[in-house]
Amino acid sequence: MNKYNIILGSGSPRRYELLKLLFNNFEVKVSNTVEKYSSKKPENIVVELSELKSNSIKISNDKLLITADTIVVLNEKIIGKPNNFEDAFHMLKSLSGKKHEVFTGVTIRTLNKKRCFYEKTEVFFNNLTDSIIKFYLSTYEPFDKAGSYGIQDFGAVFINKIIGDYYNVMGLPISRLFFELQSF
Ligand SMILES: Cc1cn([C@H]2C[C@H](O)[C@@H](COP(=O)(O)OP(=O)(O)OP(=O)(O)O)O2)c(=O)[nH]c1=O
Repeated sequence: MNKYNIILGSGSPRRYELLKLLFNNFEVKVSNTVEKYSSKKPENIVVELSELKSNSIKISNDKLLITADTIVVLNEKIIGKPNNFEDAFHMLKSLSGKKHEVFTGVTIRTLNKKRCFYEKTEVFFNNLTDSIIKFYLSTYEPFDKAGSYGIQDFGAVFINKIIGDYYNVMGLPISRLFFELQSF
């Protein structure tokens, strides 16, 4: 792994922050691909989308590219990023008091090798009042986040417990990524 220069293929500030925990220096390249998928199961969707993002970014032979995709799933229904305040409000109302799952798919790729994997974290929400949801949305504006919440910001108060990797919810399962890179 050390013989490669790392590229993070993401415009997500959270992914940048998380990869900084593993590497001091890396490049960032944003993939502007349209997130279309044919898979049915969430674990396959996030892998397919992370691979789609990866394939849309050109790399030279000294580079190792890391891309990812995160979705929230409630009762087998995919909850992406909200379109607006109203959409975000209804998303959080639907997550209130229930368990949902967060899947993040990751693709690591060099010119002659590619590996994809995913991680799942179960997230249990407290019961949320309309006023706390409205306060959160108007103060933190989590409209760039799947599920309309950030576990890493005030959204933390919504969470009763998680089963699985915290960083996976934020957008990059860094522990799994580290060990996959070691054996890549
Ligand atoms: C559930 C959750 C998601 N998120 C964010 C992570 C991702 O940035 C975003 C999921 O959208 P993605 O489509 O996975 O990623 P992105 O569009 O932000 O960036 P890129 O495609 O360039 O990599 O939601 C949090 O920051 N905290 C959370 O708790």
